[in-house]
This record gives sequence, C-alpha cells and structure tokens, in this order.
Amino acid sequence: MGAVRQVKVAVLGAGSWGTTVASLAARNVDTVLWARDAAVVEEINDKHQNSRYLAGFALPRRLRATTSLEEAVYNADVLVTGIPSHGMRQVLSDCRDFVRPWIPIISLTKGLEQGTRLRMTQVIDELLPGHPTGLLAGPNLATEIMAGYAAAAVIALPDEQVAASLQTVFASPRFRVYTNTDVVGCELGGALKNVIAIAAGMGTGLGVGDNTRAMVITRGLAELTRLGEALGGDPRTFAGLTGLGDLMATCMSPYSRNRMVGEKLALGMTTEQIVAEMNMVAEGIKTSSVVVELAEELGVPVPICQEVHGVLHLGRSPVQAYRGLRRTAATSEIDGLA
Ligand SMILES: NC(=O)C1=CN([C@@H]2O[C@H](COP(=O)(O)OP(=O)(O)OC[C@H]3O[C@@H](n4cnc5c(N)ncnc54)[C@H](O)[C@@H]3O)[C@@H](O)[C@H]2O)C=CC1
Ligand SMILES: O=C(CO)COP(=O)(O)O
Repeated sequence: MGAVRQVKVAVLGAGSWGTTVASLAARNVDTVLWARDAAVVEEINDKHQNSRYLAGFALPRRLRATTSLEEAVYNADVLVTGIPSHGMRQVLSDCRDFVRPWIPIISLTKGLEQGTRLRMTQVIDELLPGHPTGLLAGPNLATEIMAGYAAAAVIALPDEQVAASLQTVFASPRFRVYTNTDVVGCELGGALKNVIAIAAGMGTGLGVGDNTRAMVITRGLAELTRLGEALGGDPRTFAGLTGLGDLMATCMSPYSRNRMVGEKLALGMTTEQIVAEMNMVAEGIKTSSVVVELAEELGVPVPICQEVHGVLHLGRSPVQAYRGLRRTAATSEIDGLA
C-alpha cells in the first residue's frame, strides 16, 4: 500500500466518528462514506457538512457520500466500519457480497455484541472471514479531532506490516497513528472504558471530589486490565492509548456521551429516558451487561462495572452505587481483586 493516493477507502456509518475518520482519510486518499439516511448523504455531498452529528464543522470537499452499500464497498481497498455495535452484524451481512476478498477491514466501534459477547473484530471475522481484521482506537473525541486539536490513535492488526501500511491512510500532522499487534487488548480497552466513564459521569453528577473521581478512574483501569487480561489482552496495552489514554479522555471530557449518561443518571433520569432523548450512541449502556456476564463467567471481580450495570439496568440509584463502591474491601493495590 505504498502508493497511498491510489488507495480507495470505504467508511460505513456517517455518525460523529465515521464522518470524522472519513474526513481524516479523505485528506490522504480517495474516500467514500456510506450512510443509511439520504438527507445526511445529500448534505455531505452538496454542503460538505453533517449537521446532525458534527454541527458547525466543514468536511473535506473531496469526501463523497452514498446511500448505496454496493457503490461504497465494491472497489474499496480498505473497509472501515463505524456502525454502533448493535447494528454492525446486519450492515456487514448486507454488504458481504460486494466486499473484495483480500482487503483489510478496520473497526471503529467501541462496544461488545449483546448475546454473543463478541468483540467487533470477531463479528467481522465471522461474517467476512479471511480478511486482515483490526481496529483504530484511542483517546479520540470526534469533535476535538474535527476542531483540529492534536491527538493520537492506534491501528491494531495481528500483522504489524499491514498495520504499518495503514498508518498513512489516517494520519495527519495533528493525528498520530501508532501500531499495535494486540487486537484483543486494544479492542477491549475501547469497549470497557465506556462503562467506567458512566461511573465517572455519575460521580460528576453527584458532585464527588476530584480525589474520588481519580479513584474511580484508577481502580477502573485495574478492573479493565484484569478482565482484559483474562480475555487474552496484553497487560501493557491497557496502560497505553487505547486503555488508560481513552479511559482518561472519556472520563474527563464533557463531550463524552458515556460520561454524559452517568451525569444524567445522577440527576435522577432513568436509562430509558436518557436513551430516548439522545440522538447518538453511548455504547457503555449495552456493553455494561456483556461485561458483567463475561466477568461472572471468568470469575473476575469488576465492582465498578457491576455498580454501573446495577444503576443502568436493575434500578439501583447512583448514590447506592457509590455507597456500594465504598463498601468494597480494599486489598493489595497490585494483586488484590477489587
Ligand atoms: N464519537 C466519538 O467521539 C467516537 C466514537 N467511537 C465509536 O464509534 C462508534 C460509532 O459512534 P458514533 O459515530 O459516535 O455514533 P453516532 O451516534 O454519532 O452515529 C451512529 C451512526 O450509525 C448509524 N446507525 C445506528 N444504528 C445503525 C444500524 N442499526 N445500522 C446502520 N447504521 C446505524 C447512525 O445512523 C449514525 O450514522 C461507536 O462504537 C463509538 O463508541 C469511537 C471513537 C470516538
Ligand atoms: O470513544 C470516545 C473517545 O475516544 C468517545 O466516547 P463517547 O462515546 O463516550 O463520546
């Protein structure tokens, strides 16, 4: 993939992040963005904007959009999927007849599939077997990237050379793209941090102190690392951009949708009310259930995720959740299990 300008990229999903990554790629290579909504496609092609998801930002003029999956995908050299986890399987299934057999497929999604409990690259491997499959992740709040703030991400694929060949597709002077071969660790970091961000948001909403929030973030990292390692991730990955880095960005930023969900729960809203008034996805809501199931099956303690799940899905209150966390026994910081 040396002659990068000749590479054709298809990005599926024109939400905040799909549109942002397509905008990054369009500055380097020929890029087409697939959206299911004709009005979104029309606005991107005619006005170079996506006001529903990225209001106020100008998109590259060379970025094209289409509602046709076949048109987006049939001659792509790289397929990028920015569909929320609950819709990924269906969209992949709809486009599998058009995808060329050898091309890399890169997931942008930070969630686990309900029911199957699969990571998104596993869902891709199931529906489109035989492709080099990986992901792009890191502390990357879409609106900050669009506004031009510097950031870094990781492109993770099992083959280092394929990962390295894709760096230039997404990178810019303000967007550093590192490589990693630990797909499992990078993918789990991105999915699990969303659940901890809901806990951090609840803390913000309840008015806890900064020390308390730091405790939640740090012990959240311990939880994420423990479960991630049990599921096959490299412990070093969780201290990197896709683990600690993304956890910090998401827990600290008022732009994070997951943190916002936590804040609204603390104000007394129910999960159903919050989802009903959101026009974007907060993956941590669904992923919290999968995390609790996986942790129980593997015997890995995840007290913070369990409290978040309790508030989101079992009617516990955020105050009860924070009281519950205070009651968790403090054991050895490094080897302890809670
Ligand atoms: N927004 C951000 O800053 C970042 C988001 N992500 C991840 O990227 C993924 C996508 O998130 P966003 O673009 O932010 O979400 P969004 O809520 O802004 O947009 C979601 C997009 O997916 C489409 N969609 C929803 N359900 C669908 C379905 N069943 N079938 C087909 N299309 C469907 C929507 O029409 C919309 O275009 C999520 O997993 C998120 O965690 C990752 C990094 C940064
Ligand atoms: O993953 C993200 C930043 O890296 C975006 O987080 P939210 O989905 O919580 O907005």
